[in-house]
Amino acid sequence: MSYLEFGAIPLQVNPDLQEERDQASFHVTELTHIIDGGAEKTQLRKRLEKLIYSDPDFRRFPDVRTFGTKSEFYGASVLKSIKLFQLRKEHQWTDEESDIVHSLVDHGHALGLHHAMFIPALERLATDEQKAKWLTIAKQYKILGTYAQTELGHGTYLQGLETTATYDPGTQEFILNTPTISAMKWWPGSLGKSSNYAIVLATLITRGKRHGMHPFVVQLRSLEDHQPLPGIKVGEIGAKMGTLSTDNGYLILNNIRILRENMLMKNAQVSPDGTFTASAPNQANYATMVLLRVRISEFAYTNISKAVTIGIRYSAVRRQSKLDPEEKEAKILEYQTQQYKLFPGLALAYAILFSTKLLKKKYREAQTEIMKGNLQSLPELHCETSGSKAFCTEHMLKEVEIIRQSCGGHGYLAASGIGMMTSSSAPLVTVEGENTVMYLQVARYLLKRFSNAKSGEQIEGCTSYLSMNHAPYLCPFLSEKDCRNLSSLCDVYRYRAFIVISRVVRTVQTDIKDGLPQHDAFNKNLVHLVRAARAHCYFNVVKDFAEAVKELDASIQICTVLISLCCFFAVHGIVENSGDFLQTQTIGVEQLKWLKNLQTSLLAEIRPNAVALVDAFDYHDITLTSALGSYDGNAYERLYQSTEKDSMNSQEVHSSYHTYLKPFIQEMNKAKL
Ligand SMILES: CCCCCCCCCCCCCCCCC/C=C/C(=O)SCCNC(=O)CCNC(=O)[C@H](O)C(C)(C)COP(=O)(O)OP(=O)(O)OC[C@H]1O[C@@H](n2cnc3c(N)ncnc32)[C@H](O)[C@@H]1OP(=O)(O)O
Ligand SMILES: Cc1cc2nc3c(=O)[nH]c(=O)nc-3n(C[C@H](O)[C@H](O)[C@H](O)COP(=O)(O)OP(=O)(O)OC[C@H]3O[C@@H](n4cnc5c(N)ncnc54)[C@H](O)[C@@H]3O)c2cc1C
Repeated sequence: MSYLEFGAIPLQVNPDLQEERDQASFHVTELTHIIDGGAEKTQLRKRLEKLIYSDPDFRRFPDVRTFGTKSEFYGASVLKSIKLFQLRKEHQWTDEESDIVHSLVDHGHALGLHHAMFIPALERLATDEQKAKWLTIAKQYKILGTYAQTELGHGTYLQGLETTATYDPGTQEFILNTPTISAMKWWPGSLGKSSNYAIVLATLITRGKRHGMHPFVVQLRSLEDHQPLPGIKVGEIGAKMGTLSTDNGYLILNNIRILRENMLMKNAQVSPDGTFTASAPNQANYATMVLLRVRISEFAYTNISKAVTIGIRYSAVRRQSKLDPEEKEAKILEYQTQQYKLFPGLALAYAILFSTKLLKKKYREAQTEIMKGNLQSLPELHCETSGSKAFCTEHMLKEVEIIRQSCGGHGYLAASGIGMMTSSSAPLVTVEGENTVMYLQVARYLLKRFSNAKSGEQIEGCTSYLSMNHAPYLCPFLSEKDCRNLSSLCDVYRYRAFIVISRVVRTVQTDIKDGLPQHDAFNKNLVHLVRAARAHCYFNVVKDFAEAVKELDASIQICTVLISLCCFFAVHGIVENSGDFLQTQTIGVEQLKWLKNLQTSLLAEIRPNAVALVDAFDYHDITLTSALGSYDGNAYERLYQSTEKDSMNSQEVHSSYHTYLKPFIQEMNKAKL
């Protein structure tokens, strides 16, 4: 074959990958059904996949992302939004169907915030009357909106937001203003160029008094020509590390008058004469963020499962160096160190999958009550969603980067798909509540629950272990074999969390007793508080994974492989955080030795099913958009083929040659002569 023909992609699956599939101990489809939530859900996903990928534009979008300019990509991203909205309308997709489609078509699209936040905010923060007005036209795409909360000066501290909405009883209008440079809205997605409406979060002022952050529906651009309305300055904030599909924007409001009815009044009301009444705590207005924290946890699953699919498939077809000098070069997946790079991400994907399935169920139940006005479950829900968002995105980002490195040099190419995943995953630790801040919210809840438990209250929910009558702790691992027991592993995590939490509570209390003001005592212990929150979240994820596996209605083969994976997830977490486990004496040095041995034994145990475990995620090649991780494993041919798509290769000689290089070469050659 001449080198010019190398680009042809073989019709058959790479034999190295086929070999992996042949040795799987379980039926991949059975596991795919579990992941999707049932065979009928898999069928639904496949149906939607077929519909979407029969459209040439949807097949083309990933290439524009990889090889296009920022502006081309934004244009394609607007087209993607429009197509998705049209399809949603035409097929009357439910939210579930729409979510499936979004998980297929590379989440970002220009108007993504319309369904991600604008509509959810209207659903959660508007009165029924307001919903009839705004939600109806938002769902018909007559208006296209976003969620504008963060300002240049404040993202985390919502009480510090400076945008004002001052009520004028004379005209029964609110006047919205951006009083300082730090008050301008900065970051909201879909704001820069795409949306014509926004829910603007502003400090409400009525009768001369400030009443905290409230939501207001504001029209930003003309529905005729998309020009910003008078008094509104809006634009794109500039180039970012990734997430290029979204036009994150800035917004300056100069005496913008909106009707009194444009304040979303489910939780607080301003009457025509300017009287303020609150029917719910101010934190009820944070409801949209709570939802997004659940969805971002799910998104962490999407990212880590895609990344590890690429990493493991590529490692099964890439051969480098010899293990046995008498044999041919080994698949890099054979190296224990490579497994050590990939399998923590694999186990994490399944851990997040099962844990977020449970979180979503709890969210739905709590949200139903909240919508009826029963806010009792809100603090627990806030703790669980904040903790999940922080834990899932923190671990996902760490593992995605390790997996990228596991692909060697080719992992750095855009065509690998994985480099972009690192940059698009990066903001998830910041958006919707920066992770440290989220962990500190968890810690705040833990402290409260701990003192409730101390005063004899029976604690329910995710912190129920704080009120357990803790008998003297005995490490359940009496031999290496015991370390495989999922219940024992959960016990070890539970005690670690309990001890870390109780220690930080004691330290904070002692500092306060010694005369430190409460806020100083807190700040002196913030690092330990985050540690306590992390220990709590780790325990919950391990427990969720272990319980899901225990309750699984599946073949023995699937149960066996998932038990190994869950065991690996828990053991790996102890080894990685062994300082904490040793210091809390939840394990001893002998147990750590066993756990380290078990960790490497489990690598070998998982190895034969590694490809099948990622195949079960069942990503379509277009969804994956990776030359390294495609289903057929023909990585080199796909990499070479991808070079054709690069505009640099559209001409043999680049125009810069004529402008710069040619005169230089001529000059140099002249000088030589
Ligand atoms: C593009 C997608 C297409 C659509 C398809 C759908 C697919 C979706 C997949 C998702 C993919 C992800 C895409 C990425 C999109 C990113 C978009 C990003 C959006 C944003 O970032 S929006 C802005 C987010 N901003 C924040 O999160 C701000 C963080 N700050 C806060 O939340 C709070 O300020 C705070 C929690 C840090 C502090 O709160 P507060 O000021 O009130 O002060 P306190 O700490 O004193 O708290 C007082 C008490 O209130 C409780 N509390 C706090 N928050 C809540 C809450 N949310 N719910 C309930 N209770 C809450 C505290 O615990 C305190 O209670 P206590 O009893 O007094 O202790
Ligand atoms: C890609 C992207 C998309 C976004 N989309 C939107 C959107 O659609 N709508 C919107 O309104 N916003 C959006 N945002 C903004 C986002 O919500 C904020 O960036 C986020 O909430 C963090 O706030 P911050 O940037 O002010 O960080 P900061 O709070 O300034 O954080 C900086 C550092 O300070 C630390 N810190 C801050 N406060 C505390 C504290 N109390 N205790 C301890 N440490 C603290 C943090 O841990 C962090 O290390 C987006 C941001 C990005 C990057």
